Amino acid sequence: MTHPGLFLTLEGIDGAGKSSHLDALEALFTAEGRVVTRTREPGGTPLAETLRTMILTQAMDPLTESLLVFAARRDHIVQVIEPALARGEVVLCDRFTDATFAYQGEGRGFDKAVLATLEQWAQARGGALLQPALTLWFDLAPEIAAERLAGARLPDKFESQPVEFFRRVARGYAERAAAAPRFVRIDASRSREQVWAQVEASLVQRGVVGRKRSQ
Ligand SMILES: Nc1ncnc2c1ncn2[C@@H]1O[C@H](COP(=O)(O)OP(=O)(O)OP(=O)(O)O)[C@@H](O)[C@H]1O
Ligand SMILES: Cc1cn([C@H]2C[C@H](O)[C@@H](COP(=O)(O)O)O2)c(=O)[nH]c1=O
Repeated sequence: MTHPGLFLTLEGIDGAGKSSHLDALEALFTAEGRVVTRTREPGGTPLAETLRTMILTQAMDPLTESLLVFAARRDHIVQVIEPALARGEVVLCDRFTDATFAYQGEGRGFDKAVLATLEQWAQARGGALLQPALTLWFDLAPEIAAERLAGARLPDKFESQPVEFFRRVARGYAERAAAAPRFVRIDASRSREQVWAQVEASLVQRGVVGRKRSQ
């Protein structure tokens, strides 16, 4: 049986806990017989991973940062995302354009109209715009995220930002979520098990995976 492709993204501030559920998400779709392409942004292709290293390690002005993020995204879309969707696969992507509006738009205070123009250029798909079908937004207070990240790993350029930066990023996500029905808010303050239960339930509720046997 063939399926239409499904583009699913995970979003949230650094340390919100989204990557902790990627293995289980992949396993959930695989168990349903779906082929999963698991990827991330910035990154997902050799060129985009090179750009990722620059974006995450070098100081730059917000326009330069935005241009590099969208350059990486364009390559990722052309090389990985579009072909996988055309093959009917599930594309499981750790961050996408919502992160740009949250981090560069709200976090850096960069002009969202310019971001929207870059989005049109990078994500044009026929007459429409390539967008995720579903976005799992892991919502967590910046103070808790910072506590979780402390000691977990060496902070990168973004993770080293003050908590006020992440308050703006979180506000950016909340604004995006309020404007797009594809967003599902996950209360990421709960235990890993409780967070996973919300993720699984939301996928069942949206009809992207079958009902759980225990229900
Ligand atoms: N529900 C949870 N409760 C407590 N700690 C958690 C929970 N989920 C994840 N963590 C821990 O919090 C830290 C950040 O988790 P994770 O790497 O999944 O976040 P992330 O959203 O992917 O972050 P980033 O975007 O910065 O990579 C890890 O040390 C992880 O083990
Ligand atoms: C896609 C995207 C990402 N970022 C930032 C957000 C994170 O701090 C890093 C990626 O690190 P992760 O551990 O893989 O989450 O990049 C951004 O600023 N703008 C974007 O568009």
